Amino acid sequence: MKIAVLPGDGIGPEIVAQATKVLEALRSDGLKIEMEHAYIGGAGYDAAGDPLPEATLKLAQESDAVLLGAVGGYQYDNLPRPMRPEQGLLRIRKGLGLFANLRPALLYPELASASTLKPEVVSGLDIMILRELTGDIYFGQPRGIRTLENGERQGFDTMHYSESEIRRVAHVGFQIAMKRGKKLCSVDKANVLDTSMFWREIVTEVAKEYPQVELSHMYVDNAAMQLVRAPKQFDVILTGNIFGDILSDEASMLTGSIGMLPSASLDINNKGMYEPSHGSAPDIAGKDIANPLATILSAAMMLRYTFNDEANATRIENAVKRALAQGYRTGDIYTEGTKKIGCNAMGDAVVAAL
Ligand SMILES: NC(=O)c1ccc[n+]([C@@H]2O[C@H](COP(=O)([O-])OP(=O)(O)OC[C@H]3O[C@@H](n4cnc5c(N)ncnc54)[C@H](O)[C@@H]3O)[C@@H](O)[C@H]2O)c1
Ligand SMILES: CC(C)[C@H](C(=O)O)[C@@H](O)C(=O)O
Ligand SMILES: [Mg+2]
Repeated sequence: MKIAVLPGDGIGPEIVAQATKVLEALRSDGLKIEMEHAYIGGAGYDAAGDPLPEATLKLAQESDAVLLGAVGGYQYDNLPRPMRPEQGLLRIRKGLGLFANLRPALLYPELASASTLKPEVVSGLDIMILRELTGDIYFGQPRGIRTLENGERQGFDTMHYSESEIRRVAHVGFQIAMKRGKKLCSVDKANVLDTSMFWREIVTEVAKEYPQVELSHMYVDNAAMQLVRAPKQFDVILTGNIFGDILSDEASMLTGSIGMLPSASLDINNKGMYEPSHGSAPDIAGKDIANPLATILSAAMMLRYTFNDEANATRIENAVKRALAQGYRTGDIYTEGTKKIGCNAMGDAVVAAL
């Protein structure tokens, strides 16, 4: 099994090094994988003048799975849009057909006191956010900056979802719900947006094929509020690209930190790219203080979803639990009485726990 490893920018190389260390440890214990590194994002722009160099896309296409760190950095903020690091990420998602983005918000009991919510509100939290990843306002055309008749300039983007895009991600959502608590909440803005009215119509239609799953609908503003009021009411949240981007960052804080939220981005055959939900965190890059657990847990998702290796996936997750139970914490999840360690040391702690 071949894994394309794309560390990217900022803390990307630091956190990915911890995840590959964990995978290496499993390899020395019999896991049959090979890993090849390539540039993406700002690193791709610096090395090849393109945030998604051709060689990187080719490697990703030829590999069985992709492990990605994060992209982006202040030094790229003034580049024209096609050259910006984030475009490399969007292009690889689109290029590999990764329409289903799974972002599990799971509270490890050891981190209950690191959550921004009261322990009784979050204990046992286990939500799966399913974010559509290759459509919506992210990819809609036309877009740009234009000059109106009155001479004023206007920025514009286009939101749209086609029926097939909604259907395929809805099916994934219901199938995930079938394997979990059989509850799916579809989040939209159908009181205002045509795209959302259509989204709701199609999701309701697809639901008929899954009578065992209880479907509910919620407006995104209410969902944002409910997530911090009573998050355990949710099992699977199905939503579009932009709402899912925002709600998953919000949900991450229920688990203690954005550094705890892994993700899997899957195509129709469960081939996928695995990356933490957070970004390149330029404010803490190069300091060995980033939390690598979201990336390590993303590697576990890779073993589960693409390689069907539940045993090794669980092994990684148990090792993370053990490291937390031993009291190890990076700064973002540190609470009094625990042991603050760096990014690299956290990777070592997980490997030791394996
Ligand atoms: N998937 C991705 O590659 C991805 C995702 C989000 C943002 N970005 C990019 O990252 C750059 C920075 O964006 P941002 O600051 O809005 O979001 P960010 O997620 O990078 O950081 C937000 C805050 O969370 C902290 N943080 C993030 N990950 C952490 C970790 N593992 N451990 C400890 N703290 C962590 C950061 O220090 C920062 O204070 C931008 O260029 C943005 O476009 C990339
Ligand atoms: C960097 C950006 C393009 C990306 C997104 O919006 O999808 C990020 O925020 C994420 O959540 O993966
Ligand atoms: Mg995001």
